[in-house]
Amino acid sequence: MPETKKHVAICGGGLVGAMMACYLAKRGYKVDIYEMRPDIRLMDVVRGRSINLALSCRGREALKGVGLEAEIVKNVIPMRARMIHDLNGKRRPIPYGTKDQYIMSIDRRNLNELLLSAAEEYPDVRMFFSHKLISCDFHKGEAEFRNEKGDNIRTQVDFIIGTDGAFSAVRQQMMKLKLFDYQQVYIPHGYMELNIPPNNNNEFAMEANYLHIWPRNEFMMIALPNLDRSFTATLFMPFDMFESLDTEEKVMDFFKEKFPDSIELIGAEELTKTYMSSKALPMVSIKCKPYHVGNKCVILGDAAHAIVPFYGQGMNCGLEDCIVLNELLDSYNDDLTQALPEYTRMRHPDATAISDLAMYNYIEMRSHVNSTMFLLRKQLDNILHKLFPQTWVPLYTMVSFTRTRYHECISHRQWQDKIVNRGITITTIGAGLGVAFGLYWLHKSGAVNSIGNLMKSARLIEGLADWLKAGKSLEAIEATKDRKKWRTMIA
Ligand SMILES: Cc1cc2nc3c(=O)[nH]c(=O)nc-3n(C[C@H](O)[C@H](O)[C@H](O)COP(=O)(O)OP(=O)(O)OC[C@H]3O[C@@H](n4cnc5c(N)ncnc54)[C@H](O)[C@@H]3O)c2cc1C
Ligand SMILES: COc1ccc2c(c1)CN(c1nc(C(=O)N(C)c3cc(Cl)c(F)cc3C(=O)O)c(Cl)s1)C2
Repeated sequence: MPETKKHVAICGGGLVGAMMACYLAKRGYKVDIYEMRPDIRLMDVVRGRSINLALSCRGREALKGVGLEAEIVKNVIPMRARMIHDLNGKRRPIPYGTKDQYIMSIDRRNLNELLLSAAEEYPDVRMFFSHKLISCDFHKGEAEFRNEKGDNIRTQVDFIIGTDGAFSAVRQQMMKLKLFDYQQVYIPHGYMELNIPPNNNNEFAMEANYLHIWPRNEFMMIALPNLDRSFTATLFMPFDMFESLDTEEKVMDFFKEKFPDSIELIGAEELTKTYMSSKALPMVSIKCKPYHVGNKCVILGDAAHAIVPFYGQGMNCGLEDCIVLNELLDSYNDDLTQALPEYTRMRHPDATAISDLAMYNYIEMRSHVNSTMFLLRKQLDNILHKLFPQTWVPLYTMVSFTRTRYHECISHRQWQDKIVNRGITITTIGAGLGVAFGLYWLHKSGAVNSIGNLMKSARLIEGLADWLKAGKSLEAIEATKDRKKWRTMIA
């Protein structure tokens, strides 16, 4: 007797919901997608969050898993390097890696539409737009929706999947259950999108295949290219700074001081008009556990782990959630009683890791340490990766160019940090002894006869020590070529 097809209700037809629908339809499930908004494929304008996104390895692998990668990569723009815009207008590229290591700028709406249409191709997929989930009974497998007419629609299914985003209604229902952990943090920064149109020859106004970044410590702007040869720039700033720029003149003065090269790119009039008519949007970091309820419900994507965008991984992580769940359904032969708890056990440490990494990047980028330095350190990473390709894999390379589990990316980086810190410690002690000996010798030889001279010498030596530190840590790494030796060293 052929097993009856499992019937699933997917609440939320965004990027992750539409993707999961493809995976489950491919497995032969009956899939009903309930989406709160109208069908975005029929709408003129779709308001929402970022217009374009950085798609990297994890998201790309998810697309590959349902045969959509080739279709998608026709509609992306490769970004092979960051382009750092200094205050003085100087620009410098920092490559992401080798020539075949690039991330991709993709239009959010285009991706969502393509995923919805791909899901719709499957015979057992039904889509209900303008249906907002209002409640669900996990134990009965029942879900209740309100449609555009205000009617309540109920359905009963084998299990419910919540892919309804950061403010998930499915997660809201889960929060009523005991032993459900939840935390959310709104960061004090907001974001606002600005458009950089094509130039007068209808060409890209800046180098196209780059993720453009204006790092300014407490705030920053980044810009990703679009297929229409425009860029979508996203300004990240504390809300109180956004609010303090409350006249066109203040906006213009601010940009003249902080992002002078962007004024001509955006257009002075467009800049002030857009700024004064837009509101900075919030960014929230949400963690929760478990992601499942028995064998009746599981949440994926932002519904399970909304993260700040400072690693460009939220969507990539959510799409990878689909791969992980699909692989578990394979492993447990579609037995949800085993697959769903295992999904929480496997995925929670990784989602927490990328959430913490993104938050760390946010803090690092805006910290007192010049955010340009934060980005230039990637250059050191690239050099070390060239020298020791198997052993020194930069953190952002593991995150954005491999499917290394997020939590393993962190443990690998901690191992690298130990190496460098150990190298720096040895250098510092050596330099300290050298300085002491040097000063003693200078004193004996009568070369240092006043504090001023002493300070001058100290500053000179400090600079030398810094240089040594950098050099020595490279040397420390050079000296212990392979990992085994490194491991002994830090054991
Ligand atoms: C400024 C910014 C920049 C970003 N940049 C990147 C990037 O470069 N790379 C990257 O990987 N990620 C990025 N992200 C993160 C990315 O946008 C999210 O991680 C991703 O959209 C999550 O997809 P999702 O399907 O889980 O949720 P969503 O995209 O939020 O989709 C949820 C869907 O559920 C629907 N819904 C909500 N409530 C209900 C309900 N009650 N009933 C029915 N339907 C409902 C919504 O209408 C929506 O269609 C960025 C985010 C921001 C804010
Ligand atoms: C549409 O809105 C947004 C908003 C933020 C981002 C993106 C799209 C895409 N983002 C990516 N970040 C990385 C990364 O690994 N790191 C460490 C970086 C982190 C920051 Cl904050 C940064 F500015 C550059 C890099 C960098 O390395 O280029 C990628 Cl790789 S892609 C951030």
